[in-house]
Amino acid sequence: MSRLRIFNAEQPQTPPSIHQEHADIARELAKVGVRFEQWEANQPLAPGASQEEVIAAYRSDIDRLMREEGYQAVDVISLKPDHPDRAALRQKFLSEHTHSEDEVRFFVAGAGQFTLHIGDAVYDVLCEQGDLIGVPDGTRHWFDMSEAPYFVAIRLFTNKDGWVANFTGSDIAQHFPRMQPLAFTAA
Ligand SMILES: CSCCC(=O)/C(O)=C/O
Ligand SMILES: [Fe+2]
Ligand code: NI
Repeated sequence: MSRLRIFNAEQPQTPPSIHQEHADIARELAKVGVRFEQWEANQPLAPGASQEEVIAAYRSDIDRLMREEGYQAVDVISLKPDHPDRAALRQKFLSEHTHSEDEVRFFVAGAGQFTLHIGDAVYDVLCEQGDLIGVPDGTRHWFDMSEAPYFVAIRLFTNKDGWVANFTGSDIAQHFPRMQPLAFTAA
C-alpha cells in the first residue's frame, strides 16, 4: 500500500501525519506541486527483468509520455534483493540532491521510498506498483530502496543525457526514516 508521511523538517522524531489512501496522498502532494498518479501496471514483470523487457512491455505508455510531455530519454532501474551492487546502488540516491528537470518515475513492480524536502516540511512517499510520481525540478529530495531492493521503475528524462544530480551537501537525509525492506522479500 502506498503511504505518505509528512514531517516537520526540524523534527524527524515527532510522529508524522500519515496518509494511505491514494486520493489523500495525491491531494497533499498536489498542494506542493508534486504529481502523484495511479497508472495501470499490469504487465507481468518481476524485479530483475531487463531494461529491454520492461521498455517493450510499457512501450505504449512510454511513447505517449514522450510524445505528449516532451521527454527525450528513458531508462529502467530493475533490482531484486540479491543484486551484487545493491549497497552501492542504494548509496547513490541516499543523500539530498536536486535535478534541473522534473523527476518522473513510474513504478511497474515492487516499491521504493522518495523523501522530498519542501520548505519546512519533509514528505516521505512510499511508491508502489502502479504509482507515477513527478517531482518538480529543483526540489530537494533523496530516494531509498532499502537494504533489500525489490522494484522496477521506468525513469523519463527531458535531458538527453539522462540522470544528472546536484548534491546539496546537507546531511538531512540521515535524520529521517530509511525504507524498511518489503516483508515478502525478506527471506
Ligand atoms: C526510483 S528511480 C531511482 C532513483 C532516482 O533516479 C533518483 O533521482 C532519486 O532521487
Ligand atoms: Fe533524484
Ligand atoms: Ni544533521
